[in-house]
Amino acid sequence: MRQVIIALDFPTLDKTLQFLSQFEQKLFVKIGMELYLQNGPEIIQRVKALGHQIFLDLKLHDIPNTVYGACKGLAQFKVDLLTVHAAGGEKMLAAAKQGMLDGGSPETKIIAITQLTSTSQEQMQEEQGITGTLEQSVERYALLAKNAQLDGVVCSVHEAQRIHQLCGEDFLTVTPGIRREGDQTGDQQRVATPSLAKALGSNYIVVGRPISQSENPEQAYQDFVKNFN
Ligand SMILES: O=C(O)c1cc(=O)[nH]c(=O)n1[C@@H]1O[C@H](COP(=O)(O)O)[C@@H](O)[C@H]1O
Repeated sequence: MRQVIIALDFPTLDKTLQFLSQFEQKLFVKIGMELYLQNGPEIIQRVKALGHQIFLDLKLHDIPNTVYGACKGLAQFKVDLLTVHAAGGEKMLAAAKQGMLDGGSPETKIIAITQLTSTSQEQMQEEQGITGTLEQSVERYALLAKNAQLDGVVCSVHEAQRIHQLCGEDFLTVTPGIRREGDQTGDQQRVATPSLAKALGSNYIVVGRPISQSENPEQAYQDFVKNFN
């Protein structure tokens, strides 16, 4: 299964609706911190009502009991994907899953963030004090997520193949940091093209600025779809 997810990194509901109005088809969209924290849960309902699939990217990271409660509450929105940070540990990851189940949304897939695509190996070693390679750290986090019965991970395209080998083909890889040749990378460190994402077995690519900042977002979106599918 392969799908392009568009990151709705906008500050307001108005800007979001204006952006979405340029598309005729139903999309898979990501509501992240910028949009959710300024507009609250209503934003989920408004975007969902338009028929789009929702990836709620809140990157939860707290003690297991708190994450359990958050996920139990978020279950009411029946989103398709939700993120939590693998760095919270296996107990926290399992608590997230349990919260979602107890809240009544077994269909919501919980995905663990491994190493952000804006992190380089050098930065990881120096700032997080993690020795070993970036790939090893991502693999370790993926195994934690797998052991906690989560549905997959967020990683860069460069780690997707290895994660499927380790955790199985059904274990989802959601990969941001996607750029076409010539696109600006911005703050992303571990980038890849949509064609490489396809070749390395990524399940979902997450694309923000190359679509949202484009003069013709619909055409840019089609470009990503064509090269990934
Ligand atoms: O969880 C995410 O979606 C995420 C994880 C990660 O490691 N890297 C990453 O870029 N993202 C998100 O993916 C999107 C990428 O946006 P662009 O860099 O504009 O394409 C942003 O909304 C990020 O929040």
